[in-house]
Amino acid sequence: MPPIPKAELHLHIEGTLEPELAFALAARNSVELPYLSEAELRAAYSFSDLQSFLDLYYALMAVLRTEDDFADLADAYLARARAQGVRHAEIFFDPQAHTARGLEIGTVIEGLTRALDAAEERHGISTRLIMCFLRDESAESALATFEAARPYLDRIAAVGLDSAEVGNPPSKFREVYARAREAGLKCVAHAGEEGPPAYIWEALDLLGVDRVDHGVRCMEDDALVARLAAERTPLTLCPLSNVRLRVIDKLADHPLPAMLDAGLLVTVNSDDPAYFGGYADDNFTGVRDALGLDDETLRTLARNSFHASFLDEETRAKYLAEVDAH
Ligand SMILES: Nc1ncnc2[nH]cnc12
Ligand SMILES: [Zn+2]
Repeated sequence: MPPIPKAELHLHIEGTLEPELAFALAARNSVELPYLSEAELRAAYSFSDLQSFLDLYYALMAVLRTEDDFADLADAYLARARAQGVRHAEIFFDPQAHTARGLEIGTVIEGLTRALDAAEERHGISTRLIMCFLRDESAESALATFEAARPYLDRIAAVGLDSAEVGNPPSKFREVYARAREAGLKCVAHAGEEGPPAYIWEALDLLGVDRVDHGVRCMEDDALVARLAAERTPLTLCPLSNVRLRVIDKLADHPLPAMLDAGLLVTVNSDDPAYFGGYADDNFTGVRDALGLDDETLRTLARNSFHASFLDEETRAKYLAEVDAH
């Protein structure tokens, strides 16, 4: 049976950098990596929390230098995603992680959009691009990044917020989100991964987000769960990521079933699949096996992914029919 059709809504393109491609790009760009082999690099993928992952994630980005590098990275992801049943992908990128290394934001956006523009024809996947601000950088840096991206806003569907969560609440980014909304962009934000439920409230009330990325810690706050359920605010869960970053101990402990029972519009996604041991369908089969989810629940999760997407209604209906026919 082929994998169920699904949308991937929480995917950092830099988190799809597999060791093989990292070494190939390092050679192409004469960048020296502090690892002797792909196996040695993979052995370093043992994380104690979000920060320990981010340290390696940002370090490895040194191999990404040219438009071609970003195009190759995105194309490699899209090929893997299609093999996992992904029909639509809304893809994060972290411009500040690249401009801080001296790259032009245009190099990043042109490279990524070259691969994304070809995705429908090459891989049968529709795409959107989501520009994330690094929340451990300043509000001024986020604003400057948004202004640098203005010439490219026709390629960008939404803004997002990622990186080290605790101590960097959504309230810090009120102004840049207001500017993004004014420019007609959708808004999402990581909230309630390591940070408290209060950060989810802030993302809703102060940033006006259309979706919450992760949001697992909403389960600590009944009033928040009631609000998210009543407003049908989507949550983009990343189960394998949660285990690797020790947000939960093991997949069998994941609150996903309780979240469904609470009426939340939850979706299953892969976050940084090269680092966390699985792409989109690996996350689906992971929760199916660990939590004993039946076929109807998996279909609900697949349908949710399209309902929670930023697709136009006609394309959404086409994909939902594919789920029903699966
Ligand atoms: N899981 C995650 N949380 C916050 N920032 C990230 N950047 C890449 N992956 C992330
Ligand atoms: Zn993420």
